[in-house]
Amino acid sequence: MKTKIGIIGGSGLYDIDGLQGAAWVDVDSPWGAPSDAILTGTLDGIEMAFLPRHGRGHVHSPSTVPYRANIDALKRLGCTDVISVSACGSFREDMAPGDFVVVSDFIDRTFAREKSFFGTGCVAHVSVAHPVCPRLGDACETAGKAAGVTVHRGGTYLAMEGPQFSSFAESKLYREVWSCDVIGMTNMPEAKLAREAELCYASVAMITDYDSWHPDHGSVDISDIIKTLGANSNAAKAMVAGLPALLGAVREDCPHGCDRALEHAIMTAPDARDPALLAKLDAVAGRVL
Ligand SMILES: CSC[C@H]1O[C@H](OP(=O)(O)O)[C@H](O)[C@@H]1O
Ligand SMILES: Nc1ncnc2[nH]cnc12
Repeated sequence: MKTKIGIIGGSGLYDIDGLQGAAWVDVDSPWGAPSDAILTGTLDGIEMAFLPRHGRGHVHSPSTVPYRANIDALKRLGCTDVISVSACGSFREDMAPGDFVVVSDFIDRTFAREKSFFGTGCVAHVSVAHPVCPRLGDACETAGKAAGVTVHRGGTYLAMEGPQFSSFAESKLYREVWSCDVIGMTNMPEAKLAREAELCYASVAMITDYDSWHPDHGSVDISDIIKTLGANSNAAKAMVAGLPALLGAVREDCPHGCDRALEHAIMTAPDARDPALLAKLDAVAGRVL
């Protein structure tokens, strides 16, 4: 299979540099309109598709990002791999603003979002025990380091609903009791949906602040975050530029099985399935339907 790398850019990252044949294309999805058009082109001969999660101009809030349409649109475009780049707060002294964390796990505290492509008329249960693809994580770690960034390999990302930042008590709970490493508002349900769509997914969390637990940093201040976002997004662009050479033109079957997540996941009997829902699942689950 030919590699096609999807990038979802978070706060501060609304395009990527250096694409040959760059064009913003509108992708129709049965799950609604994606956050924006998708920037397509090639980098080092490999097809790329970049989607700004909040839309150009930062239109969508973390709760209203159309996560299902975004993942469906990337799958529909033929992406094999999806790398999410996000701003986040840090719960660790040694994970400082400007550093990148290649996320290894999530705690999902979001509650006001559609979290699955499946439902009444076609029920499926995929595993998200290991929600990110280590093969993609390796590439992000290597490309981030090559771009001169301090990269931490592994960390648990607390996904909160937002849009307000955490209280002091929440920040201490996530840090001291739940042992989370970083916090953001967008990687869930994105990671779950990518798994349902059989897309390899990795998340690079770019630290902008120490959330609100740190005695020397006080509460989260959006103006401080915005100052850090600029440098972080330049570093993210440099990291993205290194990914095609690392991932290569040919995408073998994922050794971790991300691309076969639906193999035994669908519970609904074939004759009990809802044809309208099946039609919407054409890109995401067509392989097994
Ligand atoms: C700009 S601060 C809060 C905002 O930033 C993060 O966005 P993203 O994950 O898309 O980079 C965070 O999750 C909030 O949405
Ligand atoms: N402290 C924080 N909490 C949630 N989302 C964030 N995005 C950037 N910093 C954040």
